[in-house]
Amino acid sequence: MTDISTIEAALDAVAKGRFSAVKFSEGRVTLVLNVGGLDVRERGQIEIAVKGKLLDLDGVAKVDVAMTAEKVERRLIAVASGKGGVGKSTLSTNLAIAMQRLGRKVGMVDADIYGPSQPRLLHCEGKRPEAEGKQLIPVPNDYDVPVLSMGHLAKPGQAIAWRGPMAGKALEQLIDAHWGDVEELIVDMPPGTGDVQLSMMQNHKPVGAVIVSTPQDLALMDATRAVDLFNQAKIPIIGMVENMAGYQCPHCGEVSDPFGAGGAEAAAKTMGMPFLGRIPLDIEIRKSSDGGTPPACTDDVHGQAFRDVAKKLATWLDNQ
Ligand SMILES: Nc1ncnc2c1ncn2[C@@H]1O[C@H](COP(=O)(O)OP(=O)(O)OP(=O)(O)O)[C@@H](O)[C@H]1O
Repeated sequence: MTDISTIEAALDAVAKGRFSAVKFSEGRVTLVLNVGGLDVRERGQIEIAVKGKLLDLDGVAKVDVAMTAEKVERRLIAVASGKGGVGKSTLSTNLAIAMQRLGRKVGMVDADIYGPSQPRLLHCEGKRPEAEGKQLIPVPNDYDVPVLSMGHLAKPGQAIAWRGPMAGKALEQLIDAHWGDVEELIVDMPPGTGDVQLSMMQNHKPVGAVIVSTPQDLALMDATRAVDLFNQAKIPIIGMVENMAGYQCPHCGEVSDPFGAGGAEAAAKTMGMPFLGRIPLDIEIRKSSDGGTPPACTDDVHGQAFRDVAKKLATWLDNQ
């Protein structure tokens, strides 16, 4: 004979941990289903599964499901540099994957709308995001780091030549998307310190910024400008990462420093901000990241370098 415990056992099979307030009377089951973090399609699927399972039970003729969704508190972390080409996107991808591997719910916004690279780095090029009403649904990938990028909306190879306000609007769409249960959103910022960057900061108030620089003086001067911009917008700097430091010759093993060494650490010290770590210049980092298999998904030495930075970022976030 069907009773509440049979019904709850059936619900465990299709909606474990998501149902509450189950009642059963005169052939009618009512329950509350927590659909927080699920998109419209997944909500539909779980509702169908629940109804199908319960209507199979003896004596159940009707099932009423009330759906609720708890609001997820989401924090934005900006990854920025003063100039292009210093490895901001590479760091963003690897940081996001390393954070995900630390057990965090991480998403990625490719705010570099003029030169999007996240679809390639996260190996989901050519996929188009679906929409739920006016909201975009982030694109899933093998790394469990849902992502939205203009690269998913523009045609492959199409040049994106927008003026400021349009670019700003596009960025809004990416950030205000249906992020589900994502709690931490890494924002791969466009290079430079212009209007798009400033209005993004004012509208969305990232909790903090990670600044990436190569060790040479010129890049560091640009990094200082990026730091100024965040200071103006009163967004805390989480710290500085030195990228492309120390090149190890694959033949003789000798380490050389094509862009200098320790510059970013010294600059961080001068500016009174934490130093988050150093990523070596290594062709394997370029090959694997650009090939859509970023080193952060491995435990090798490069993966470890990104993981160390991710741990410091996670500690900073946990102490807020
Ligand atoms: N540590 C590294 N070792 C070797 N190659 C690297 C390293 N970091 C980044 N690269 C390579 O340098 C190139 C530029 O990196 P990336 O696109 O991440 O820079 P960026 O600062 O985001 O540039 P942009 O602002 O133009 O988008 C890429 O081909 C990337 O693979």
